[in-house]
Amino acid sequence: MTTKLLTVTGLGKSFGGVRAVDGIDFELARGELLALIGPNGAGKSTTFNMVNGQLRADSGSIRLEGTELIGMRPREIWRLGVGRTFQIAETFSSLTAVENVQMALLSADARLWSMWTRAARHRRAEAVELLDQVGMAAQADRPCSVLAYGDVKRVELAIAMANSPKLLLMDEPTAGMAPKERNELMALTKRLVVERNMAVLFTEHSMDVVFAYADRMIVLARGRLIAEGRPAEIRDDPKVQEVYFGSGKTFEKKRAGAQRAADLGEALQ
Ligand SMILES: Nc1ncnc2c1ncn2[C@@H]1O[C@H](COP(=O)(O)OP(=O)(O)OP(=O)(O)O)[C@@H](O)[C@H]1O
Repeated sequence: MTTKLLTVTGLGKSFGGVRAVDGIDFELARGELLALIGPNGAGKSTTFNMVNGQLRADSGSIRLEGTELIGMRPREIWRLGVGRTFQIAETFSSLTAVENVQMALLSADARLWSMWTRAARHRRAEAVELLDQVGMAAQADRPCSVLAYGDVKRVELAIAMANSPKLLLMDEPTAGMAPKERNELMALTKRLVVERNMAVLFTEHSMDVVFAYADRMIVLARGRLIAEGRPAEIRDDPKVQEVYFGSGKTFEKKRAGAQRAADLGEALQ
C-alpha cells in the first residue's frame, strides 16, 4: 500500500465546552483535490488551522508522509511543504506581480529582507517562470494594486508555489469571484495539482465549484465528519442534505447555476 501524503486520525479540538472538531479521520493523496465543506461553525477553519500548525490539536494525529505535524510550529510545517492561501488574496499591493513572487522565493530560501536588492535580480527568472505557470508572465511588472482580482489570486497561487508545496491548503479560493474567474482559477489549480503531483485541501461555499472540481469531498457538521466520497455520492447522501436543507430537500442538479450557487451560499452561511 502506498503511503498517503496526509493522514489525519482522531483529530480533535475543543474551545472551552465547545467540541469544535470531534475526532475526525481523513486521508489525502498526491494528485488529489479534496474539498472540506460544512455549514458555519462546522469546524472547517479549526481543522485547517490544526493542519498548518496555527492551532494545536487536543488529540489525534496529522501525518505528512509519515511525519507527525502536531506539536510543530507553523514555520516548520511550511518548510515540510504545507502551503496556504487565504480567503482574501494576500499580496503586497505596492510590489509588482514578479516582485511578490520573488519575495516568496526569498522567503522559501530563508534569506534576510536586507538582501532583497541583490537577491531580487538573482531570482527574477524563476519568479517569471512561476508566473508563467499561472498565466501571468505578461503582467509580471505590473503592481498588484492595478491587477484584476482574479489575476491577483493567480499571483497568490504562484506565491504559494514558490515553496514547492506538497500540500496546499486553500481557504475559500474563489470567494468574491465571478463564475468565469472561479472556473478559471479552479481549472488552473487542478492543472497545477496534476503537473506538480501535489495535493490541495480546500474549503468552499460555492457548490458549483466543489461539484465541478473536487475529486473527493469531506463534510463536517458540528465538528464531526458526516460524509466522505466523490461529489456525486455526496450530492445524494441523505445525511448531507439533512444538514444543509433539513429533511425533504435535495441538491438539485439542473437548476440555473448562478441561482443555485446563491441559494447554497445562503444555506451555508
Ligand atoms: N478561537 C476560538 N475560541 C472559541 N471558540 C471557537 C474558536 N474558534 C472556533 N470556535 C468555535 O468552534 C466551532 C467551529 O468553528 P470553525 O471556525 O472551525 O467553523 P467553520 O466550519 O470554519 O465555520 P465558518 O464556515 O463560519 O468559517 C464553532 O462553534 C466556533 O464558534
